[in-house]
Amino acid sequence: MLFHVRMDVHLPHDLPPTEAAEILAREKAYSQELQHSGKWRHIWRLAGQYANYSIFDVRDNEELHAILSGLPLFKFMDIEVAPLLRHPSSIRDSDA
Ligand SMILES: O=C(O)C[C@H]1C=CC(=O)O1
Repeated sequence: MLFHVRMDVHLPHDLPPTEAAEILAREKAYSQELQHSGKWRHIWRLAGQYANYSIFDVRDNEELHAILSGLPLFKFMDIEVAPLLRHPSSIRDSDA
């Protein structure tokens, strides 16, 4: 199943820089591992915002929830999820 996900990050201003750097490094590794696996299909930065639009390709809602709640930045994020399905007017043969 495909999901469109928006993540807005709100790092606390008083988070010690070393702690922030450690969380961001873990976040990057976690994200890149899921991108290599094909589950995190796309990630795009929203210009001018500490936010991204991502596309996930996962088995079901439960797997998406497990992935999102496992994000090292999860507690600092607002997340919006939209389930996707093929549009009947799409000219593409697949969603690849
Ligand atoms: O920077 C972000 O948008 C938040 C987060 C999502 C993946 C990642 O590496 O960081």
